[in-house]
Amino acid sequence: MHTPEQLEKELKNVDKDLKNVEAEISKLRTRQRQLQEKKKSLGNSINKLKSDSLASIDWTGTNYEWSEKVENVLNNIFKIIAFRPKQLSVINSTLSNQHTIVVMPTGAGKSLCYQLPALIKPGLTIVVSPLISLMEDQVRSLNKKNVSAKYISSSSSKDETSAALNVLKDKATDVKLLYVTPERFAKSKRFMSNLQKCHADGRLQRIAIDEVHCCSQWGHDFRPDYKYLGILSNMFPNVPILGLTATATAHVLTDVQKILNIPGCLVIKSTFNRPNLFYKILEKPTSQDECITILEKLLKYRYRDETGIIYTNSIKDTEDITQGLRKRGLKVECYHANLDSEARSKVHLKWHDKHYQAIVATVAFGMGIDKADVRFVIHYTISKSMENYYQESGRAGRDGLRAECVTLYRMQDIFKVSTMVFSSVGSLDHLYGMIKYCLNGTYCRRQLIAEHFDEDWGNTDCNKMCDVCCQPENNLKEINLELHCKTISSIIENAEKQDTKLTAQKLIDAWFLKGPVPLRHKGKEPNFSRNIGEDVIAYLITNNFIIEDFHFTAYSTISYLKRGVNMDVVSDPNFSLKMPIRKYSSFELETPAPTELVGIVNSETVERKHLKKRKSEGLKTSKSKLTKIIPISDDDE
Ligand SMILES: Nc1ncnc2c1ncn2[C@@H]1O[C@H](COP(=O)(O)OP(=O)(O)OP(=O)(O)O)[C@@H](O)[C@H]1O
Repeated sequence: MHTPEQLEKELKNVDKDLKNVEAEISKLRTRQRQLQEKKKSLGNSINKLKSDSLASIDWTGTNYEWSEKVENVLNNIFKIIAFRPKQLSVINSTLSNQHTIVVMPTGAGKSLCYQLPALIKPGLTIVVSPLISLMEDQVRSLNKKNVSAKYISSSSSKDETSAALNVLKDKATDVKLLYVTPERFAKSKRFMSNLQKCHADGRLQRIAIDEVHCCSQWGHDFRPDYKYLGILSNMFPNVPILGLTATATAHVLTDVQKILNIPGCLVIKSTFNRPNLFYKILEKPTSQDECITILEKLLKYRYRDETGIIYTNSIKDTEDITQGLRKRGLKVECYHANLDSEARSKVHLKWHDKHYQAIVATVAFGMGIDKADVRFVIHYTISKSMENYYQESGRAGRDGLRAECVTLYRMQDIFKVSTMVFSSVGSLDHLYGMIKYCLNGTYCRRQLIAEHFDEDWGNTDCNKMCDVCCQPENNLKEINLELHCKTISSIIENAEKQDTKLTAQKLIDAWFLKGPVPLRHKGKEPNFSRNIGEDVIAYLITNNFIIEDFHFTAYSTISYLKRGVNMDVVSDPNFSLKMPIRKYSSFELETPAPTELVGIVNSETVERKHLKKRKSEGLKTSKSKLTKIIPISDDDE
């Protein structure tokens, strides 16, 4: 028999052993985590090397067995005389049965990359597309070219769906492209079994996946149904997958390859530089009326007789701005998710035919806009990320002619957007990327966009086509923020002591010695304007000196400001922080926008003159007749 003391002693020893085991487990866990990370990183490196090795092959050859036919179909069916950058590479790679991801900016001509190969070999190309209107447009336009194509969508009738599904089984069909939405793969057993039949008959030629970034949660437009597409590469191993997107961040591209089960596949990326787009930030006034005056001047004078889009972030704003502009005699119409699809198509069509000068829209007006001569895209409210901004502004100037992308910015709009998006992962970082672009007055805007897309464009790629690059001289001024940071930090701490929450407005009031006396800071007012003060607050938010803290009320969400982690370093004697003051070249609201593209690909300028002449002669400028290539970039090929 043991005494209680002996058992106590033994228990202590067991406890000690357990602690040692736990320490060992913890060590092993750490080691496991490190090995897992290393495994992931090695896997990524292997895939990157595979991708790089495939990308180093020259895919632009014209000696493939299909090359002659490709040229023929391009000229005679698509009525195009030459490829745009990277199109031929994509066509050759997919016809060589390579799984390929294509990254091209909006309007660069991705559709041709799967439409043309579909006509080269026997069999059927499946095109996965997220938007019914996009499928309808493409099928209509292919049918006009005498190319047999069909689509299956939730709005198709039973007979139409049956006829389209039969295409998969019918060996004698002349249909070359079948468009489907991604949920078809997830939800229709009949579709999947017919697709397997098509494959078994050796007729499944290729699967093209448009807007392929929708697979990834890291992308800006995640759609759960896209995840089902991961089964395709295993189910149809010898069928090339061709994913297409305008989203180029490395993270999203790796994720997409993983989800589609094609890691290390060929990635063909064309440059994202849109040399014909002029980028501009405009100071946004505080009152809606003043903002509408700016829009009025732009539409009446700068963009007289031209068509464009005005983006904002709420349905109410689209309606208010539309009303405001109409009262001032402008022909505009609003577009948002609350309109039924018939009303939306009507607005779209009337705008397309220039009955409306501008559509005032939320982002519901997005994918599927195929109007080449959009001369301006105005952001009345900032986009929720650079990615979104690039897509939205990129709807301008798809014809290669000069077009302008103007963003109205003021600090208050940060909170309009942040309170809408804050609950989704990473959304604030994305938004702050957009704010940094708006606060920038130092770097070429193209360089900022290039960095976002992991590209490197030289300074000369801008050709003074942004408000920063066309400043006459570089008279950069900076503000030292060390003392201001301390003041702002103490205002926030003081408010916390008084149990008061500070919105950005209240914080600026207290800093500029306005508002309730107990919140005001005790020193002097800053020796710069309130507008610059707003920039400072935005700058501190985007650099983690201040963080947003969201609170719900019955009707809305409010963003209050708190000290961020970086505020802890402000008491360090070596702390230094400078903010450049932004100042842009003048931008005439009441003078017509320039039309010439100085220093950019001459053929485009010629094209513009040609178009102007056609217009003045009263000729209709039909897009299908524009067979001359209008380069999106001066890339290779
Ligand atoms: N090589 C070419 N030469 C002239 N026009 C072309 C060429 N390739 C495509 N196009 C035209 O360019 C326009 C835009 O092409 P497309 O709709 O395929 O762009 P996209 O890259 O799919 O854009 P989005 O991302 O907005 O869908 C279309 O009108 C198309 O006919």
